[in-house]
Amino acid sequence: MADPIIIAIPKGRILVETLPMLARVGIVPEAAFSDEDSRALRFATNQPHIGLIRVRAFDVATFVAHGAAQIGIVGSDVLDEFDYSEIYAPVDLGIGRCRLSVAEPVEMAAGDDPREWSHVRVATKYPGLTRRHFAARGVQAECVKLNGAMEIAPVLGLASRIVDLVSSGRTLKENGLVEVETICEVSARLIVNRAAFKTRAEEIAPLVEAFRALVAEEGQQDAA
Ligand SMILES: Nc1ncnc2c1ncn2[C@@H]1O[C@H](COP(=O)(O)OP(=O)(O)OP(=O)(O)O)[C@@H](O)[C@H]1O
Ligand SMILES: O=P(O)(O)OC[C@H]1O[C@H](OP(=O)(O)OP(=O)(O)O)[C@H](O)[C@@H]1O
Repeated sequence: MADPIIIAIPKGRILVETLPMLARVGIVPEAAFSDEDSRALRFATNQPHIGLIRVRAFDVATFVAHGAAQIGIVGSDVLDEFDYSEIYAPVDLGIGRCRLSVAEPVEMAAGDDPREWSHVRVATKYPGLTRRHFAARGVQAECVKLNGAMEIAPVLGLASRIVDLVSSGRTLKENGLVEVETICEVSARLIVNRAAFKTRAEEIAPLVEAFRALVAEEGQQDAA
């Protein structure tokens, strides 16, 4: 029998929104998948030819790009940061909605005009996206790479500004920061390894179509 199709799912906040979508396309993981205490990384589903792995958000893209997982669910922030040529992203799932923004301390923003910047130093998990965003208008971005808790960087003098994901704005507010510029809107995408999409089309194409149909159905419900 052929190896199962592996779907890579990110731990963290997208996971919660992903489970109902998986169920609606007929994929139900074994119970341990939703158990925060479980140390397992690979899980069976109700479909013998489909397995799941639960990995960090940035690693979902790495597993799929290298063909170690054939399918994944990942934020467009991660795809835009790395721009993997081996990844095909056919469906915007409409979950994990947020935006990538530049933020700075409230006091600094009062007398600041982003149009006058020629050089910025920012703390971010997204140095690639940040440099490209600023380079497009001739601003040189010096990036300090962090993997989390960017919001603490300005007050401790690590970098005067940050580039991070924002949704409700609560994290910025509680750390004395304000958004001064949006870099891009973010939502989660279904991704597929391009080579696997060709060689295992009979298994993968129906799954992609099931997700596409689900999103279209939800769009119609929203519009009604
Ligand atoms: N505030 C948010 N609102 C909506 N979606 C978000 C938000 N923050 C992150 N996301 C989305 O969820 C993905 C995973 O983010 P999350 O914060 O759960 O991971 P993380 O804790 O930073 O990851 P890791 O611990 O694996 O490095 C992001 O890549 C983004 O697409
Ligand atoms: O605008 P808000 O609604 O406050 O959301 C923004 C926060 O959400 C994300 O972090 P998350 O809480 O996922 O955890 P992390 O810091 O571990 O990445 C992001 O990195 C911000 O810190």
